[in-house]
Amino acid sequence: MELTLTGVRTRLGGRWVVDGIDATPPPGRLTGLLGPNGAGKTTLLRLVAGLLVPEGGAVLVDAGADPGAAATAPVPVHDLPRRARARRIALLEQESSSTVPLSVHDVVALGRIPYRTAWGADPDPAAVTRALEHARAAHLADRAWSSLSGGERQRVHVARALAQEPELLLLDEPTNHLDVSTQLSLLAFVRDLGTTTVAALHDLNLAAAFCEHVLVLSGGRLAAAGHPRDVLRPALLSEVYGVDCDVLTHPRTGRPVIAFAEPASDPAPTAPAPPTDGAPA
Ligand SMILES: Nc1ncnc2c1ncn2[C@@H]1O[C@H](COP(=O)(O)OP(=O)(O)OP(=O)(O)O)[C@@H](O)[C@H]1O
Repeated sequence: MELTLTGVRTRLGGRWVVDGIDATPPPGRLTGLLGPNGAGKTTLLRLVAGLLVPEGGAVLVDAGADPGAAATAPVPVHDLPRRARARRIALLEQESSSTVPLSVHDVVALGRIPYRTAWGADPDPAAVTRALEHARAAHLADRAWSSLSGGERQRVHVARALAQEPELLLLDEPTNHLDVSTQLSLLAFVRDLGTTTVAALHDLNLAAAFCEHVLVLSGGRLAAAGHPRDVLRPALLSEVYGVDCDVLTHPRTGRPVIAFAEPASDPAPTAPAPPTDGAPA
């Protein structure tokens, strides 16, 4: 899906938390949405998903192959008919603590709702199994959702988004709770999907390793955008995150690897006074 953000801004609680974002994530590729806590990543993902309507600017997507669409020019995402939007865009939000009495298979099948016929049938029921396999969650299919661990739930959330078979995949911290092997396989899988994907990530090394493009937010504004190799430089990371780091080159992939330095420590505590009661020191 073609996605363009022009001057997108919105307020929450009377404050501009997304403030004039211009961006064009490359179609069919994985874009990392980076930035410190509170930078506006989740809010921007909700704007791109059409769940929030921007107060200024626009989130534009191509009109799609919908035969009912008269125009071929890009359209504001929130103007897409609800069902078309649900088929074309999937948003994986940060983990919810829901305790719904559903099986894992049923939770993933929720992603198929936009495709169901008037009689409630899914024209491609195998999509659920495929999505569970891709998210490495097939072995959980018959488990009760409420009995899963944090990492297992995250895999099932990912499977639900994949079952939607969207043209635009929006992932809010998709690697949360996942072990390192599952983090790597998930991002490799998403990168190779060929679907336009925007993923909010806190792990800068994962972003550096897997993203084709990164958008770095700071205080609701776009601090930098481009290929990780061009963007994830020590000066930018110091400015945005306040960290001291070196950026090395991965010996096998040529991708950036960020090596963080310890923050400057407080003055060393004064040494304890020597014992005065004759006890051995
Ligand atoms: N409903 C709300 N009302 C008021 N302020 C809000 C609301 N939701 C979010 N905010 C504020 O908007 C700012 C951006 O929040 P957002 O969740 O988009 O940041 P984020 O980059 O996703 O953060 P994190 O990395 O911590 O998840 C924060 O300062 C947050 O406190």
